[in-house]
Amino acid sequence: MSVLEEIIAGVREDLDARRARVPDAQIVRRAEQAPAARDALAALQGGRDDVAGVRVIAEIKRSSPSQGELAGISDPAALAREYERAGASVVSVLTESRRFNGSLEDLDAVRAAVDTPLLRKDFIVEEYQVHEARAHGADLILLIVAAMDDARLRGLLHLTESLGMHALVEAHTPDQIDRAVAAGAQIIGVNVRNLKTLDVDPDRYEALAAHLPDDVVRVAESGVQSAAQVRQYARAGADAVLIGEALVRHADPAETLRGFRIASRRSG
Ligand SMILES: O=P(O)(O)OC[C@@H](O)[C@@H](O)c1c[nH]c2ccccc12
Repeated sequence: MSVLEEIIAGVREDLDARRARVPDAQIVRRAEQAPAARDALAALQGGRDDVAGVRVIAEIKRSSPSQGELAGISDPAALAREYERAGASVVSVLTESRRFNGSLEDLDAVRAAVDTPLLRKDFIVEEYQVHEARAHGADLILLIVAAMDDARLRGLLHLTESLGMHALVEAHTPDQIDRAVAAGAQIIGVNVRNLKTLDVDPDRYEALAAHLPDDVVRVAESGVQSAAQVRQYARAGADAVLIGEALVRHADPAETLRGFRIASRRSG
């Protein structure tokens, strides 16, 4: 089994347990009754600008399968407020518990704390999780092309949009980008980390950028360790950059985020 398959097996077990507590009909109702979703697509569109630099999706992540524990993050709401003040366009909240030590409670706490659009970062493979994301205040969800077939990708994307949310559709190869486009993705993330092996190759964004159509929002995901890397992604045409580890590991995540954005200004 690849790392991705192992993670998804655990995610499905945890999902079954939640589903036994909150049945399908109830989660559908909660999603319908939630306040309207914020427009994450609009928040990410437009690429870097002269003054503020590239758009950033700032991630709240305690642990990862490749690094183990990254940061304690006892107060995810406080970290989200810092990200918001530092100009994050979207805040990403890991909700997977086994490998990333996140939860839907984290998403609830962050939702109550900020107005910025929120990404539910998880391994979403069932419709239930899409309703659940909306019920807990998400505006954007992650759909990983490598985790599903085309019919499921289309179905989950359609459901996401019918609930007023958008999907960040994650690809790692030219073939996966083609599948994302064919499914109707409006926001495509190139993850430079291979989820089957966890290897990271930041040059991969630039190598695949030419394969991304002009009319989608382009997101470079993973592997940012420095301002220079953010600049490289922005110069290769990324509208937004998704950053986790480098922010949460830093003593002052907000200052780090501001520095990264300034370094990626068009004039820089
Ligand atoms: O911490 P990094 O290297 O800045 O990476 C952030 C983000 O891209 C990464 O957390 C991620 C990208 N795709 C995922 C899918 C599932 C879990 C996590 C991820």
